[in-house]
Amino acid sequence: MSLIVAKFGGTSVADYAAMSRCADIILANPDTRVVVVSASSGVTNLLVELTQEQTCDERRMQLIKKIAHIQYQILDALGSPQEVAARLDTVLSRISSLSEELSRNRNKATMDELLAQGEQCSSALFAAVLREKGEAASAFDIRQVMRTDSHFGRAEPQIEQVALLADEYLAPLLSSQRIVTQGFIGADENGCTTTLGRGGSDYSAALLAEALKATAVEIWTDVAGIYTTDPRLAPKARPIAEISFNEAAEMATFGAKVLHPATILPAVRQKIQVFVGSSREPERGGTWIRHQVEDEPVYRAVAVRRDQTLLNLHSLQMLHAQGFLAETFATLARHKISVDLITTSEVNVSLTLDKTGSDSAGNGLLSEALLQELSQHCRVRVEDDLALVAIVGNKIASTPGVCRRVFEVLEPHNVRMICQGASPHNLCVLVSESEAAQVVSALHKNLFEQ
Ligand SMILES: Nc1ncnc2c1ncn2[C@@H]1O[C@H](COP(=O)(O)OP(=O)(O)O)[C@@H](O)[C@H]1O
Ligand SMILES: N[C@@H](CC(=O)OP(=O)(O)O)C(=O)O
Repeated sequence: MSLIVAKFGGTSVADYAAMSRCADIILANPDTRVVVVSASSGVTNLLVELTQEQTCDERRMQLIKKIAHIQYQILDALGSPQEVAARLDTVLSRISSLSEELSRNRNKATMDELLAQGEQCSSALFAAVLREKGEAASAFDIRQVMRTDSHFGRAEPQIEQVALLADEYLAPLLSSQRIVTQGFIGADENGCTTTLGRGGSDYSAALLAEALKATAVEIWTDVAGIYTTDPRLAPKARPIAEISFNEAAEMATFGAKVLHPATILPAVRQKIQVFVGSSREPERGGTWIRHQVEDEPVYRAVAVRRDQTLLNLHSLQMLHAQGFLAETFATLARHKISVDLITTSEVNVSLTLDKTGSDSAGNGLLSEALLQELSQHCRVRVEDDLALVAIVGNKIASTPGVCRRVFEVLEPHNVRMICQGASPHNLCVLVSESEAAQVVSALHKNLFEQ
């Protein structure tokens, strides 16, 4: 039996008109049984602000009002069905009490509980939009199924548990109705709400597809697929019809916001194909991400990831010695930091860390405790305001002329760090944040617009 899991991002569920368009996409395919939604556009940002320490009482009231306004507008357009209105009232008063609780006692568990409320609203409203169109549909609380560890703000799903719970609680519902559920959120073994990190709804959809052995995952967003670069940076960027799992994973990892980096993992594990398309213009088609593709060009796309931090570690102990890197990585691992790029010399190691990979509430990665620990065995220098630009493609490391072409374009810019060769699928350069847009546009012009 074919089963499709469709995910709709924030802009796709921003208001009633957007939700209604998405509902039509779902209704056009009887195999789309599971619908994963993000919070309505802007709501998670408002909730993040509510979790911040510096937010005063007056601002908290304003933020709650703004969230209520976005959600009640959708409810009004639906004709305010009683059960949905009651649900929304409950969620909004929960937002209010959780934010009050946080202002007295800041803790990560309450933050996640608060951040999860955006998806509670959108899923209840979206299920009602489907019902309004005459379809059997209900909202399902994914916390029954999406079991994670207790790393609040950036929880790790427990894949086997998720599969067992999906089989027990979710699968039996699918034959009689469409299920609308929340992306981004889960619960630990104690039932405490967790979040998977910003942008995590794509990952939720792929995890559910894996758990339910679905045939495909559809990611419906505000662009008609994955483009050769972010169309906001290069107006001549073109949609890519078909791309391999490897290339898509590199693109997501290196910042193509259209896909959360972890999304591809479950799809790769189970060879589930992923479609990315525009919920505003579904007729334009989109991108298929597949295990095998016909065309594997050297240059596929340019991605950019902002908010990079470079950590420079200097130690004379490194000279002709062993174990320095092991010690450094053990320290980073204890602080749950994953390193992206790395270059070394005799007495220096440079590592890039991704601040966009901070937790759902936007807490940074580089804690004082970590810096102090590292300082015990080396001199630490931190550089901020950097961006990672990645050329993604195939056989990059074994195709002559790639570097010449890329560095010709980069000539007027200061390249802070270069990484190439570990993967055949990318060549990365670290540049200053202020030059990133220019670098992307120049690379795109040279590699894709000639
Ligand atoms: N290579 C790319 N192809 C398409 N979109 C991209 C790419 N890189 C970045 N983007 C950006 O990703 C955005 C969609 O991601 P996002 O805003 O997270 O969507 P959603 O809210 O639907 O999850 C697009 O509007 C686009 O500007
Ligand atoms: N609402 C969450 C989860 C998410 O994935 O959103 P979106 O699909 O709009 O990127 C966030 O803003 O991070």
